[in-house]
Amino acid sequence: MSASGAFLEVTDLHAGYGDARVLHGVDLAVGRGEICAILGPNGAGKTTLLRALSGMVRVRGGVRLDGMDLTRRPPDALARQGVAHVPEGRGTFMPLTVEENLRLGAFTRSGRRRGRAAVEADLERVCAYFPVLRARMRQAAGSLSGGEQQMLAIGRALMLRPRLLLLDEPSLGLAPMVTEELFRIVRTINEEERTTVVVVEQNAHLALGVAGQAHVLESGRIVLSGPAERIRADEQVARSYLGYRI
Ligand SMILES: Nc1ncnc2c1ncn2[C@@H]1O[C@H](COP(=O)(O)OP(=O)(O)OP(=O)(O)O)[C@@H](O)[C@H]1O
Repeated sequence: MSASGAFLEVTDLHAGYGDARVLHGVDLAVGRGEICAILGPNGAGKTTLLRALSGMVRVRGGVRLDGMDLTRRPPDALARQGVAHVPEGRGTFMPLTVEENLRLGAFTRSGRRRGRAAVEADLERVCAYFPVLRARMRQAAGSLSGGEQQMLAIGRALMLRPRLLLLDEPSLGLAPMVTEELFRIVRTINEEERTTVVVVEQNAHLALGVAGQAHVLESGRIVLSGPAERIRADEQVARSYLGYRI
């Protein structure tokens, strides 16, 4: 546990690509078992923030998970600490079957593959959340619908038994009914497994509907933070992200 009591604690985080600076001193505290939504306009740095948390971009500043300093650790080391990142565009292996994709996620925190019985139990666990995947086990991932591919991507992340699940735009390109179902399942996973979730989402209605806390990122800086209901009631957020005036 960090000094602030947060499970995930980000302090004065700077990140970018080469000379292009994108994050300019982000502070973030996420409680254990909480769902945290990151909102913000295009290009604000939301994806970069998730990449920084999963070790995919170089950072300056501090990242602590459950009190452990994870700053500048590579992605595999972060995955071993239970950080699972579902990127925008999903990152599934299209020619592989659903089952092969899921099995690829089944590594232990020590980096070894889990025992056979444990992997089977995890496949069952994932299929209980996403029954459609059970029916598609032998199909190539590339033959799935967009919603099914997103479920597969989240399912593969769950095979890691993550402590921190990072979701980048899970609703991208999906029909409203499918995204509602997805967010309902994410909430169930969060409740049943106490997985801490950080979700970047353009659909602010959905994200604020499941999140406990929310943060608005603009030009690489957090400009507004608070309980999701309070963020939803903020006039500027309503106008910019929810499509109505208060
Ligand atoms: N791989 C990269 N190399 C160089 N610049 C990048 C790279 N990825 C993103 N950027 C730049 O970093 C800035 C922030 O991008 P980022 O994708 O983090 O924003 P975002 O808030 O997630 O935007 P969106 O909602 O459009 O996905 C943008 O100016 C973008 O052009």
